[in-house]
Amino acid sequence: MNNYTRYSTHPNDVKNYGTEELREHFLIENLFEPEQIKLVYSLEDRLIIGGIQLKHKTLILETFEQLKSEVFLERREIGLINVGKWKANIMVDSELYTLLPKEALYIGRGIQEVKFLPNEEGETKLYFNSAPAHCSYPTKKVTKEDAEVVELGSMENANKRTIYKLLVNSVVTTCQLQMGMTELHPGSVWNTMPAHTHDRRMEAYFYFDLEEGQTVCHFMGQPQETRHIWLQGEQAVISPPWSIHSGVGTSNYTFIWGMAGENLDYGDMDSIKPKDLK
Ligand SMILES: O=C(O)C(=O)C[C@H](O)C(=O)CO
Ligand SMILES: [Zn+2]
Repeated sequence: MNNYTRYSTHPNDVKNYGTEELREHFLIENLFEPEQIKLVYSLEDRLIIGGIQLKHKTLILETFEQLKSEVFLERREIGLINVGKWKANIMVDSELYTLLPKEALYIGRGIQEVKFLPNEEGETKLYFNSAPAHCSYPTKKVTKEDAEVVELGSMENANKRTIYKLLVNSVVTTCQLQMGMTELHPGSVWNTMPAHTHDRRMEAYFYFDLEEGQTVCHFMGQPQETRHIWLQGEQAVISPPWSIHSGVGTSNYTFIWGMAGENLDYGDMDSIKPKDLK
């Protein structure tokens, strides 16, 4: 396992960040490495953001120094989404779960061992978020059919997209983790526009399904003091609670959003009119 810490930031400091500092504090460039579990421990609501890639080896989700725990899920819950092209086999204690591409798995606090097993189809790639948990809820697999689905935007505004609320409180019981996936329709490039903030929750975005050679520009910052970060497919970005999180691609793409914090209310957002952004 490979892990790094990211500290939380003050909006007044972030105003003075140049490109390099913005990327250093918020962008997560290399989440995937063959036969490895990589993760970033963010001090924004202590969300862990990680990637798992394997083809031949069995990988175990192990605890690490910062957690000071016997096992990874001693005081945590985790949500995993298959972002690869093939199925993913996950052993949760002694129960085997198989996720097809874009399916999700919630695993609650107290599980002793989570193992990722190679499969005959091809390489496994999973993205995950993990948050501190105050109690234990059952493990649950969630497919796109099980999700709460919301259609947003229009072709005219280049923001037509389908939101799959996968690991949210209407679908699965969690302590604070909420995760889902948004697919931009062909020809649409803007996500989360009109933009919003939610001071009660931080958020992390993971962009994928981006055609070779295309790119995404992610917008962050306070609504009247925005900044941007250019990123490639399979990269993630941390959004503090005070920040907008929106993006525009040079083509359509899919992204995973994950949140942790004060409440489980997806609709609790302070919306910002596009004309008020600065
Ligand atoms: O495209 C969107 O709009 C989103 O997917 C928004 C995220 O779900 C979000 O920011 C939730 O707070
Ligand atoms: Zn949001």
